[in-house]
Amino acid sequence: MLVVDDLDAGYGDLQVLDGVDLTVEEGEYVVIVGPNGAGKSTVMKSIFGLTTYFGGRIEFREERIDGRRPENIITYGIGYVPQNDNVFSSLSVRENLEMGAYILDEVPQDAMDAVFDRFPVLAERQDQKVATMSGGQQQMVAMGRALMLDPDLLMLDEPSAGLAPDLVDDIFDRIDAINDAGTAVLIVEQNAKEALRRCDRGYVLVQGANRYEDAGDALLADEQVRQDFLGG
Ligand SMILES: Nc1ncnc2c1ncn2[C@@H]1O[C@H](COP(=O)(O)OP(=O)(O)OP(=O)(O)O)[C@@H](O)[C@H]1O
Repeated sequence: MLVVDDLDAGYGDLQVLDGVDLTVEEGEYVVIVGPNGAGKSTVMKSIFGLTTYFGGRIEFREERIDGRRPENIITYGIGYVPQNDNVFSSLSVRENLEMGAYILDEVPQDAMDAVFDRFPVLAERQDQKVATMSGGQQQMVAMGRALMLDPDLLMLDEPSAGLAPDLVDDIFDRIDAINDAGTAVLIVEQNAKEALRRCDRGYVLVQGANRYEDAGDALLADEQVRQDFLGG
């Protein structure tokens, strides 16, 4: 579905990624882990057209998407939830969800209903300003907004960041449910063990390059990966 091949990318003149390879199959759940500053978010931003592209290839369903702009990339069925600034905090829940469908002439009510079914608390609080909601609820708004166009691939950058431990499990369960319903998922996570436990396949990225790639279980079982990247 998604093929990232030998990608070099960064910001302005600064090259951060050096020959990154990554694939996501239809319906797959793929995780990128690695130390701070490894370039994990940069991979995701590059797929979404938000970095400077130096070379390589990004294809979605065999069509080149590198060099395209985000508003074009969402039309391919790719949703993206950045780590920060991922909601319009002065707007209500409903308005945030409507923003998720801004490229359409009309807000799709069926998509809105599907988001409310998936996150009932958002239905209950649809008129509430997002700024007044908890971190976990704001993350649901951000995910709901990205689901408004019913993407085939949902990219989430550190969805569990800053959440209390019981909410971390809840967010991971919700991601599982989205994936179980057929949406391919690509996530970047600091909570590496939990993400690797839940995913199909994972990548360990270090200094802008692939270091390891394997099934989530296999990475968790790899002694070197455990020692170097998973805290033993
Ligand atoms: N907007 C930007 N402009 C310039 N440099 C940036 C920008 N965003 C990130 N970088 C640099 O790119 C490198 C990779 O950053 P990135 O955020 O992709 O890493 P990461 O693996 O996601 O890290 P973390 O786990 O800390 O979020 C870092 O050296 C960072 O300082």
